[in-house]
Amino acid sequence: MKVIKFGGSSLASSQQLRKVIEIVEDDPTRRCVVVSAPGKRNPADTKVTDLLIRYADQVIAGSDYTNVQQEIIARYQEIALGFNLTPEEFAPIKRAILNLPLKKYQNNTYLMAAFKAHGERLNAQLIARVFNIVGIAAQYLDPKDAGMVVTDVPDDAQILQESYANMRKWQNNAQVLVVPGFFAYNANGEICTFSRGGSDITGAVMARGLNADLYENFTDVDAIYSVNPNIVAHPHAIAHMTFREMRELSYAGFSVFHDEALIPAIQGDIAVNVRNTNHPQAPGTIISARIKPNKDYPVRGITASKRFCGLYISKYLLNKEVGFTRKVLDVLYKFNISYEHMPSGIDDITIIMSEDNLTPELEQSLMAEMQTAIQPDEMHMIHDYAIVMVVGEGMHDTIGIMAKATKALAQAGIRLQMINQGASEISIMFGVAQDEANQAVAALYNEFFQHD
Ligand SMILES: Nc1ncnc2c1ncn2[C@@H]1O[C@H](COP(=O)(O)OP(=O)(O)O)[C@@H](O)[C@H]1O
Ligand SMILES: N[C@@H](CC(=O)OP(=O)(O)O)C(=O)O
Repeated sequence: MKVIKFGGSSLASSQQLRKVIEIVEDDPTRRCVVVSAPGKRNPADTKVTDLLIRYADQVIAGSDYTNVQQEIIARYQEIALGFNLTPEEFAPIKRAILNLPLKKYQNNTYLMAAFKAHGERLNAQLIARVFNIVGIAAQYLDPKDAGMVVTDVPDDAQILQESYANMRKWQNNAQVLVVPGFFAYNANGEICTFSRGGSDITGAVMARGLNADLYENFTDVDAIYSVNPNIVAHPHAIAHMTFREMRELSYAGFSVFHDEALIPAIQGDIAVNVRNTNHPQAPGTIISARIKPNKDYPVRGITASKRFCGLYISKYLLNKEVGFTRKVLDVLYKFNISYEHMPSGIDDITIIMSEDNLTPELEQSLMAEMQTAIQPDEMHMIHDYAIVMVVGEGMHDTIGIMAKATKALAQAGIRLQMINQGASEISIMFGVAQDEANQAVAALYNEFFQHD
């Protein structure tokens, strides 16, 4: 059996939902459908999740929220009307949107999570009803009834392992399951969402829990490309890639598939097939544990991420000071900050972390504490920082990749602030200025992919 997930772009309107119905009807082994909230109908449009965030912000601020409430209702109404739902059938969805501010929440973080989650929850309920209308035997399955339990972090939850055993009982369900993506419940039964884009995670969790043969992830591109198609026009499409390659690439910018969604797929050894709802005949990209190496393309993908900053610390004889790194990590631990990478030299070290971790106040306190703990000769935060990654399993066995990459970057006039090769030897990372990141990606793409 297959678990299939449809992203917001595939569910943005009744017209899009018709394509989804055809895809579900086309293959009887597609037994579990995970859905996102309605996404953008055009580039200028707003995702329902973002409307719900605005709605929650206005409720928290005590301001007038009637306009955004109506805008959200209208998004679902268009889909309902497209399939001739009666006003009585649509009433529970409308009521749920209107009643969101009346419910009790532990605090505003839980309120925000519950508002956001309703984008997927109401869409799944509506879609299950639409499936019934068009003749697909389907039922809505709430994450609570599915047995999905997550950590108590309302906006960045992680799945708890016990969920998988709970989910087994849905394996051979007579009806197609329609499951809302993006959220589940903590042990107290409160709604917690995954991080943004997290419906991909729900799809992977369901695929593992139901022991699926394949996880199909339907989006709005024909394949995963070797570079983000918004940076290089008509890039090389990837037919097949490994979990490790995709994890490195999605973590650093391939937003087409959530990096955390790969973990359940890896644990369950379930291949992922990324495909296009608007062009379902295209085979898409398969992500799996192992693939045959392709000597022509040792590099699988190139990406850049601008969501990082770097704390540069320099201290003479740092290499001889026992416990130096421990002190640095102790300070980060005290501020509850995780780091992403830590390239070091004999007298200096850069701690690369996510910008999302830091507010200006937090940064100031962190620097003050670091100053006291390690007494550096020099220390500063680099905000103008981007990471460019070159990723490929084939790089390990190919001589000269680094030389080619640095030559291409030098010819494009890119100044390198840092170079780091992952211990697994499947990725090389370059630190560059943010405004040079896209140019760096394009230069590397030309070097590694423009020879055919
Ligand atoms: N390497 C890549 N290959 C394909 N698409 C990419 C890549 N990097 C970024 N993207 C972007 O990811 C988008 C699809 O992801 P997303 O917007 O989250 O879709 P959905 O709404 O279906 O979940 C594409 O339209 C494309 O702009
Ligand atoms: N709707 C949520 C979760 C999600 O995964 O959406 P999408 O599949 O449209 O990226 C978000 O916007 O973050």
